[in-house]
Amino acid sequence: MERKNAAAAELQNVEFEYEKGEPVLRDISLRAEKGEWIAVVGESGCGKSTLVRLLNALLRPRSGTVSVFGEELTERNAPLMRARIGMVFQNPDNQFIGETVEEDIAFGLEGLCLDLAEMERRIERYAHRLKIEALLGRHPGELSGGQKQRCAVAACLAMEPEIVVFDEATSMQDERSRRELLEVMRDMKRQGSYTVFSVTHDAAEMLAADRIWALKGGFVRADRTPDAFFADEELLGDCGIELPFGLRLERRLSALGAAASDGGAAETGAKQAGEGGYGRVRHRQT
Ligand SMILES: Nc1ncnc2c1ncn2[C@@H]1O[C@H](COP(=O)(O)OP(=O)(O)OP(=O)(O)O)[C@@H](O)[C@H]1O
Repeated sequence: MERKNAAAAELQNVEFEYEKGEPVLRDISLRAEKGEWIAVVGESGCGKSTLVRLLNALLRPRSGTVSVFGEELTERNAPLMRARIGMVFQNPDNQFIGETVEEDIAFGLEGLCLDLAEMERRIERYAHRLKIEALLGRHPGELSGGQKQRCAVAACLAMEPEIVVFDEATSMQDERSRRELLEVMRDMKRQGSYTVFSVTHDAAEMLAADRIWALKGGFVRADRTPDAFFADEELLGDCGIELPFGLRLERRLSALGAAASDGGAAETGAKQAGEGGYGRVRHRQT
């Protein structure tokens, strides 16, 4: 039975390697509480996607343990636990199976052995939530990138998972689609019924999270709130993240003492943060 105070997900001393040789993840110990939104960040190749794939047993650690809702993931319980964890990937094209969007959502639901009325209710509910009602009869291949990603999210949420992992789900989207998807994520957060992991290079996504797990070279470099994360310039440098323009401007103004006398400009920076106006984080060239 699930322990009352069990973490949504917990990794203890996890080591992972794809092939014998260099470990990709080393001595990872992290814990996410139920209802939290965790942004997983770090330079390309540092192990972010590998880490989230361990959470739904797509990969198994070489040593250490991965537990979900207090249960250690094993080969035996993996299929059952996987049903509680939804994944949305970078490229929605790889996720479609159905000939129409509706069929695609229904296909996932068939595996849950729901009756027809419940399947229809869920399709209607999540199509409405993701604003894709008008797309249900369309072939997924005909849709724009943003529309495809909304359909992929609807198919994932219709399974009613308790944990949702967005693995760079906003990265191939244009600015408008990115903002729309971020709003969906914020809405999920407000509902409080999901634990969310988002692997991201997007500053707005990092700022909207409850906590940031930063990896460097396969190690945990930091586990901080977004405020504490973006306040530490050495840490940002270590993770190859440049301070987004809006925050840089705000800090410069503040350093000049302008924040107090010119509330307007400082306010603009803060407002941009709320609206996701900082855009993508630029990683330093190494
Ligand atoms: N299937 C695989 N087989 C062998 N090596 C892999 C495999 N997948 C990833 N790797 C390697 O493992 C390391 C971590 O990859 P991972 O995809 O987890 O990084 P990431 O931080 O998500 O990168 P990005 O931000 O570029 O997506 C990289 O060196 C990568 O080349």
